Amino acid sequence: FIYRPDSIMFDLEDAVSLREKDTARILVFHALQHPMYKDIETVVRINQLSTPFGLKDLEAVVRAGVDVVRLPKTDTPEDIFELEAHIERIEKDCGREVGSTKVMAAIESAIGVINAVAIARCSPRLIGIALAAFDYVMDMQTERGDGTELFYARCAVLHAARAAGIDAFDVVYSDINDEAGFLREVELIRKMGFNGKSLINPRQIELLHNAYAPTQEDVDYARRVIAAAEEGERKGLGVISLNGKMIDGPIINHAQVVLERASASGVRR
Ligand SMILES: CC(C)(COP(=O)(O)OP(=O)(O)OC[C@H]1O[C@@H](n2cnc3c(N)ncnc32)[C@H](O)[C@@H]1OP(=O)(O)O)[C@@H](O)C(=O)NCCC(=O)NCCSC(=O)C[C@@](O)(CC(=O)O)C(=O)O
Ligand SMILES: [Mg+2]
Repeated sequence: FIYRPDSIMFDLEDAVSLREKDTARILVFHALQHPMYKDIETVVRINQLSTPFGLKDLEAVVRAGVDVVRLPKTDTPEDIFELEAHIERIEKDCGREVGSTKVMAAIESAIGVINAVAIARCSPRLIGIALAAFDYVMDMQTERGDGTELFYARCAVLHAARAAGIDAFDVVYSDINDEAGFLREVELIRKMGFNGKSLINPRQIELLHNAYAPTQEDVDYARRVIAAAEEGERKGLGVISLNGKMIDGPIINHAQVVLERASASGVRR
């Protein structure tokens, strides 16, 4: 909370050793019900349903009121169909509003990337899809590097999310001491259009928020665009010019997004 994350993700999958799976699930079950987490979005990465832990995780976290279930290693829409059938049953069973538990699919394989559009569009519960790099590069028989290895997957996941009207989240950056490398990666994914990134350490939160915040220059320009658009509206003009640049619908929409981002996260330092 001190670090002001957008949401908090509890991991029951690969960050938890096999011996600790039950203990971790019980801890998360209780944590989710603590008043401390009432005003922040909670996400739990459960184990795959094909493991002995996945269904137990799901039973616990849906009953405890989690906002979003993150399904790791999502390869096909059928993985999501299976998940949502269980979620609906559990919601009914525990008196939660049906549909209130949202889902995020993590794509971690070549087949997941190939199926990204079908996955992203397969359920109204999906709020976003996330690329998970470490399992993906293993599947692709390569390794994490400068991002070349993720080029196709990032483009595919991003287009799938946009086609489905949901959010796209980029990979975790594992070297928490490499601030410059993290910021280089954030700059790339921000320019590509990702909504954000999965983070593994509190030190990365402020860096990410700052990089996504618009600059003062962007905000000033967006205000001038909105003012010019309002003036054009009063004069009944469809297209207007601001310092020789054409201003029309998409430019005005972009200016509104910049101002919304500035009011949500301030101005870049
Ligand atoms: C990396 C490190 C060990 C470094 O530890 P260090 O101790 O050196 O860190 P420090 O900075 O010194 O900690 C300063 C203070 O912050 C506290 N603190 C640290 N981390 C915190 C945190 N996450 N949440 C809250 N608090 C935290 C710490 O307790 C301390 O508190 P205090 O003592 O009070 O000062 C640690 O961060 C960590 O374990 N991170 C989570 C790792 C994780 O989640 N892995 C699973 C997801 S990836 C994956 O599975 C791959 C994937 O599946 C991805 C996909 O699916 O996307 C794929 O395939 O690619
Ligand atoms: Mg993984």
